[in-house]
Amino acid sequence: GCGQRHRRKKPSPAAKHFTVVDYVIFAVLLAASMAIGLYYALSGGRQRTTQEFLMADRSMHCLPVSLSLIASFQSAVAIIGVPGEIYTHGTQYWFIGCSYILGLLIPAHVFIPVLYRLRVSSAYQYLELRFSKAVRICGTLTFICQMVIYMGVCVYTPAFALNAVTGFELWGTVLATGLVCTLYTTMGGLKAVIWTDVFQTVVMFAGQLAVIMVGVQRTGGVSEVWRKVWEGNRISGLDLNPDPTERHTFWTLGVGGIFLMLSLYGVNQAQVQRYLSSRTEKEAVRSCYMVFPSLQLALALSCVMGLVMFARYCGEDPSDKLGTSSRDAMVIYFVMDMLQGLPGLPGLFVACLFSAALSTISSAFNSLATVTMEDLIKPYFPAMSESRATLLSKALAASYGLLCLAMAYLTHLMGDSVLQVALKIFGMVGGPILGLFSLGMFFPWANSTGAVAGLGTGLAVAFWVGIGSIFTRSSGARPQDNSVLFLLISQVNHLSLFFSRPTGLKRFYSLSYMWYSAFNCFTVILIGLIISFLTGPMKEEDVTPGTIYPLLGKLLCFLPEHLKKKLCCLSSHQMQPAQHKENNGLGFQQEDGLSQEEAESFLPDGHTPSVEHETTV
Ligand SMILES: CC(C)(CO)[C@@H](O)C(=O)NCCC(=O)O
Ligand code: NA
Repeated sequence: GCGQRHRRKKPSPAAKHFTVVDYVIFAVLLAASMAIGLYYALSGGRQRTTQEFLMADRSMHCLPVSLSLIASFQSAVAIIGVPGEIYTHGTQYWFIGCSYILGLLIPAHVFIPVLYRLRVSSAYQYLELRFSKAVRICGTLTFICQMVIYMGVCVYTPAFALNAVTGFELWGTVLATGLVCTLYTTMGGLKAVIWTDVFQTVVMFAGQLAVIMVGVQRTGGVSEVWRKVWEGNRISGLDLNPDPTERHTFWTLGVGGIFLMLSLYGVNQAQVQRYLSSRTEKEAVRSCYMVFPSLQLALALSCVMGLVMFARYCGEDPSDKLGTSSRDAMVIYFVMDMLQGLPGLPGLFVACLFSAALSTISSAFNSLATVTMEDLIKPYFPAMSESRATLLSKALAASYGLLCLAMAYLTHLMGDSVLQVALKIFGMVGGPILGLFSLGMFFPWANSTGAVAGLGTGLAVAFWVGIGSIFTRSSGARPQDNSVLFLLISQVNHLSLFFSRPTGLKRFYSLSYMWYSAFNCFTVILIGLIISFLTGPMKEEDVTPGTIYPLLGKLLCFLPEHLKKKLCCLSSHQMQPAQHKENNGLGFQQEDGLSQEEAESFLPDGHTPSVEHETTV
């Protein structure tokens, strides 16, 4: 059972784990990625227009798009970080899977329709259509910060973990990842990024599956693994503790997680760009639906890996083995330990880590090049020739590659669990961006002053709490008991604790990081609305058609018509889709219109499309 401790000598260097086959497998991954990049550099339109380089000619099918969507934010951080989390704190984190339902349905039916129908190239173009140029630039700059910091974590994680246990040269690995990725992204554009994502996602799943199968076999089978994790209290029951400072509960993961998912899958340029590269809107929605099973699979694989790891080491502290207290390094140690003596498998797992990292970094490069081009350069140099713009986009993708190497060094200096660092970044910077888009889409009264003030306040509060939390110790894991009686008693217990805990700033700082997205999103909306009402709310007729999602109308669709009209301050003017506009004001032609049926589905019940025709034509 868990009594005996596995003491092992210091891990041997890479040479011992790695056979020729392993190096070959790893080299094949890099070579195949480069080959895909080269293929798209030389085929099709040969990447000579920004439409092809950044939008994949808007011709993609849903299957590659969906695999690419899950690859964007599933990096080595999740592959290493989630097993480490499960090993230390139990399976509570798995409940984040509940948030995927609404976290994908809302993007599919709210954000995709609005953004796809406006035919934008960058998600931030929406902000100019809805508010003003200033808001667009603020949004773009915020996004650039988010992705650059996140990329640093992504490049650093696999390099750090491999270095800790196999002796792979740390900065050499960082440099190789960054360079390979920069090369194929720059050569092949979004098509190469999406198709390498598909290939890399498959490698990622294969690597995780291999570790789990070998691990289960070597720890004595499924029932033995189950017995050990059960005895070790690692199977967590549903924790319904309402305390928002509790790190992981059903509420922080299942509800807070929805906002995290919305900020990633709803408004993040990396994902929006994939929706927009789909050949039709239906295809984009379908790809979003197809993310659900793959994301659940990815989550399940990494959670099960954590459980198998627990069954192997029974909660031992890794520091006595590794000379580092990092759980992340321990996951790699476990994998190399499991796969020892099985030529090819260590190589497959390293390929899995790098696939996960490369697919994320390439999405980040391409989306960063896109927003810099579309939002910061093109509007000010309208006369730039297409070939020059494409060349510049490539130069941008390459220079972001170099910048991300610098950011990897910053992550090196931070030293928290990488999963928590990544999710904190999503919450602190992605949350306010989600708030900005929500303010625009759901609140027709919000004006541009309110939006800028809201975003500024949101970011300030986010960093205040985020940085404050570093200095406040968060509560660790507590033992789990799954009986109903225990659950009831603990609920009462939690509530009394909730009201007797220290209040003020310290409580504020210890807000669970899983609430960051939601909290920061609401700060932006609240401040945005207050400032908008103070400075004069936007008039209905000034709002660009198609930029508002008739949320109130949709939510109140069960009410009788006259009541709805009273409650819902929207006129039909704001609820129309943008399909009749010839030009969205930014030089992008509206290509194909929507069918009557699609247009009607976008309107709240009771608003006949004939009204829309009168106001638009
Ligand atoms: C984005 C989620 C939360 C979706 O489950 C997951 O992929 C995750 O935890 N990602 C961590 C960041 C990363 O893997 O780079
Ligand atoms: Na990835």
